Amino acid sequence: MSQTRHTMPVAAAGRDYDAHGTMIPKDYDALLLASFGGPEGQDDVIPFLRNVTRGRGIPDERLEEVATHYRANGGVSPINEQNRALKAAIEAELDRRGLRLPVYWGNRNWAPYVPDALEQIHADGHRRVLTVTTSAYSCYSSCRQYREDMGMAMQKTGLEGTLDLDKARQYFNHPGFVEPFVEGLRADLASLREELGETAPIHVLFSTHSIPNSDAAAAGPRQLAAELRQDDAEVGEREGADVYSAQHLDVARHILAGVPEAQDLDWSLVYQSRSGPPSVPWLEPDINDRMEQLAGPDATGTQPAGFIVVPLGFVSDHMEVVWDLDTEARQTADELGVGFRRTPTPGTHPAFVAGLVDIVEERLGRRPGRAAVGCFEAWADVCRPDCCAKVMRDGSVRPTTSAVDAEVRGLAEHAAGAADGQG
Ligand SMILES: CC1=C(CCC(=O)O)c2cc3nc(cc4[nH]c(cc5[nH]c(cc1n2)c(C)c5CCC(=O)O)c(CCC(=O)O)c4C)C(CCC(=O)O)=C3C
Ligand SMILES: [Fe+2]
Repeated sequence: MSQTRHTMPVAAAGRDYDAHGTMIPKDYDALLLASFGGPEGQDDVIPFLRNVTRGRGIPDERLEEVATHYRANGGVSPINEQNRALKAAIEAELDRRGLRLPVYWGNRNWAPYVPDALEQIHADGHRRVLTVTTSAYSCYSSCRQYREDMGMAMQKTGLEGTLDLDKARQYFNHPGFVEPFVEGLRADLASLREELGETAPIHVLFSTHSIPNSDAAAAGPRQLAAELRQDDAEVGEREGADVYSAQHLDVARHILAGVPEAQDLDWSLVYQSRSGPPSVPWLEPDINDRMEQLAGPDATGTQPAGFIVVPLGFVSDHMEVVWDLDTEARQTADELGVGFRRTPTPGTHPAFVAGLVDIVEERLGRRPGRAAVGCFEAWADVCRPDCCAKVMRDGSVRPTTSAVDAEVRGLAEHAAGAADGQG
């Protein structure tokens, strides 16, 4: 099922977006590919991890533990090379469509940094920038934190009022993002059946990044998501209590629906890569715990003979994928004596690259309709002012690029009393 809205947005007084958060088209003159960033050598590892965890009280033991994942790979995260490849693929697709839009690259946590990219964009004479991130879903880490870093970069560079900096919508339910997972599940199911036999029970684990329960709550209750739908009849049947897990459940079901051979398989949504003190609750079940529960010595019922991990929470095969899945989860499977496959992430899959460029064309006003699969509508271009807000230790809420400042300040005052040291 694909849903599109056919009306063109009309700006309300003084705003360039409508009541759905759909922005009026603009003649953007540059694209910014914004990503997480990662170390490129052993000397970068600890400074990078300090950037990532700044102000969040992640204990040093945890930093050392995470450092070993990077150290084992020569201190290099695969993510930068993947972003260089994605940037080149987007440039080629823009070129193929005759769009003359230069692409810049800036990261939140490692060079090239977002503020430097903005300065370069400005120095090159561009003024209207559309940002596409390497993050597909709605939560603090994957949406608002990008908007905050963009807002802070505008302040830091003094480009506020000079550069127009917008962000493309979250694209978890864009067909171009979902398609590579459908292909991957189909291929890995065939190959695992070949290994284990046609009748062997196989369990599909849809895996995404765990986040603190409080972040999931801040992403909005699923009812908020329901408001954004054309048809919310299915919502009540879904387990996801928050927008973040509801989005993942919907994508999981859509991926399964795309693979006829997978219709009878059992499946779960699982979470990986949790960090922070054990006292803070994060989304569960952890992928390894779930595998144990299903195929370990205490398992009841039909035990899976193999797992297929579909890393639907991630855009490329970066460290969270190659370490936490290909190393740790695979090891869990080995210990349990069951088969294991991990499907590819979108990476530079042509459908994904084309999908991102489709979203750019929507924003340029060159492409009517806003493609989306599953039962959510295409996500808003402009988040609500308090969307995924995180109140910092000092009670402030950081500025973002796509929120109304006055309303954000109002939220900060409202929430100051409730600050729980999170953030
Ligand atoms: C939702 C989400 C995504 C998916 C969306 C997206 O893709 O954006 C994601 C991606 C990534 N997370 C990454 C790396 C890290 N995430 C950390 C820590 C955290 N992630 C969180 C959430 C997410 N993270 C959270 C709530 C924390 C704790 C609080 C904090 O510190 O913010 C830490 C600190 C150490 C630790 O505690 O593990 C590191 C090193 C890399 C780079 C990998 C590479 O280098 O190849 C990538 C793509
Ligand atoms: Fe992370």
